[in-house]
Amino acid sequence: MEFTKMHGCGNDYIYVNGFTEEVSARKKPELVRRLSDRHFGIGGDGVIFINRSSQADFEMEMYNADGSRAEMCGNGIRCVAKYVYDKSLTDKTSVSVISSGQIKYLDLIIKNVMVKAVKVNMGSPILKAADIPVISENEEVISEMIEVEGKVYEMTCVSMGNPHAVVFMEDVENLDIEKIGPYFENHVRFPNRVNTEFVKVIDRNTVQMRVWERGTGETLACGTGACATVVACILNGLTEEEVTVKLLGGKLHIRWDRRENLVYMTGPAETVFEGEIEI
Ligand SMILES: N[C@H](CCC[C@H](N)C(=O)O)C(=O)O
Repeated sequence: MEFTKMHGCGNDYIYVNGFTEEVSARKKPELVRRLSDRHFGIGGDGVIFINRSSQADFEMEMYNADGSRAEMCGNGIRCVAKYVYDKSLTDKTSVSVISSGQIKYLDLIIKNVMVKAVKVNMGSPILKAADIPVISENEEVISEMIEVEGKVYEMTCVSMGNPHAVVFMEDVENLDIEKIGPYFENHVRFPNRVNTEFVKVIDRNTVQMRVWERGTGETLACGTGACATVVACILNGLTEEEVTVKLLGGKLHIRWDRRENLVYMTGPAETVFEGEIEI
């Protein structure tokens, strides 16, 4: 099987061309676990298959490193756009990509005939998703307390298609995320598990964020997590509508247009290497 290793802000996935590579759905979770392993496989935060779609230009089928599916992936979708353009699967500079039934629209930023960065319309945040039943702006309940391992944290839950718990704190640098992350991920509050963002507000246009991803663990960046974080910051009156999110692997620029109620994410997409692996 041929593959391409790509990343957005260090959030790295293995990309597989579903037009040419055939893998049965039944075998995918096990294959994903094997390929994602950083010692026994290629290594990555998960695997993304790029497929044909009748509703959008392309379909993105995303898997976490543990073989579970995710509905959406912000860093991944930018890399999908780079993949299809750089490999001439399209010559359009605006493309649509569907993932778990949700279509996103992407504008490619091109330099020397290659995609350098991508601006994505990530759609509207969902403040009352089925698995995140708490917040409602109208009812002004935007944050809630959660007890994790005997400590109480303040969090705001936002879905960007996939679920996020945004936890505000002063010291994200020294946080023992390997220890606390799994407790949030598997908390009874989240029957479908959750992605958790630990956030420090630096100023009205800048925040620092670390993430513990559902199904993968700590990653260097999370695009949907950065979007959810900015929505949570704005709802809590902590930032303006345009925010730079500083992550371990780089920066993402997020804007929540309140009038349109749409979240825009702009960030890099990079190819690292390509290869072939026996499956
Ligand atoms: N890293 C991804 C999100 C993966 C989310 C996944 N871990 C989930 O189970 O929802 C991003 O850039 O948006």
